[in-house]
Amino acid sequence: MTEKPAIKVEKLVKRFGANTVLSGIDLVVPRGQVTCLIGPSGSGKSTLLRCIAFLEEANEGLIEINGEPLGFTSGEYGERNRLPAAQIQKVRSHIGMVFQQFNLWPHMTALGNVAEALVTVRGMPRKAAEERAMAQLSNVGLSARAGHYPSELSGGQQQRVAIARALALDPDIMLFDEPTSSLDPELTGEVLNVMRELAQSGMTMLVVTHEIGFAASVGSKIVFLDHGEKIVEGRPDEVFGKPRHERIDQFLDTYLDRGAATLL
Ligand SMILES: Nc1ncnc2c1ncn2[C@@H]1O[C@H](COP(=O)(O)OP(=O)(O)OP(=O)(O)O)[C@@H](O)[C@H]1O
Repeated sequence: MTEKPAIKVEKLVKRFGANTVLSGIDLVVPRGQVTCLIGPSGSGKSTLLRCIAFLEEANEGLIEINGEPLGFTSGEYGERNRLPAAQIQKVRSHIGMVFQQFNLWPHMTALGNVAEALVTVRGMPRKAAEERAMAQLSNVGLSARAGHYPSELSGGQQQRVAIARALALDPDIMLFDEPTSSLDPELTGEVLNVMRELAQSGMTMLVVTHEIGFAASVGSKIVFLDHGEKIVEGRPDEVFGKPRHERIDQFLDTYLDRGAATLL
């Protein structure tokens, strides 16, 4: 029997009022690999990620997480596939998410931020939570900063705390929504390095990014969205190599980043 993918999305439709933002997306995220979602601003990348994490509810289509179908309210799959909220919550607990804005609690130290998630979400006793939090901070190279507040940390360090916080909850899928967009180039590099190591450890990752160099070197699969549609999908060499899809060419002209210049 073939292994179920970590994430499977079929014919996903998301509308905001009259605006159809995702018009029937199919996506498979294989286990233990990095899938990168790229595309112009407003193409629907974040919305797709947020639908997969159930931060937004899609209008139609199907999402499966680890083979568990989480259905939607209308369309071909119908109401019958919709799971009760508690079960959705259970499936969601396998997913860790990191956002563009780090979303740390400002009144808590780095250690406090990571430990608090374990206490509130997992019900772990504070002492055990702090031990685990310390180990996670060490994994992202921040043990020396554990006692610092977010305002005392660089943006790159804050994002690494946010990654440690997500990883502390022991997810088997990590979603990243433009995790380096608000960082300058040097700090971007340190966050991408942490993500690269996570990828090497075999974590299943779905990453929305404008860092084409990262996508090309770490991604197993690149998915290019434009105007809410999947235009191209394939290995980095297929998507970025020549001859290239015309819309990829246009996109690269606009978004080509430092890493990409040497890679492509
Ligand atoms: N909560 C919302 N309400 C209404 N429209 C929304 C909402 N969220 C997103 N949109 C619209 O959906 C479209 C896709 O937005 P989305 O953020 O998914 O794009 P994106 O590809 O991630 O863009 P970027 O690279 O700029 O982050 C945009 O037109 C946006 O204005």
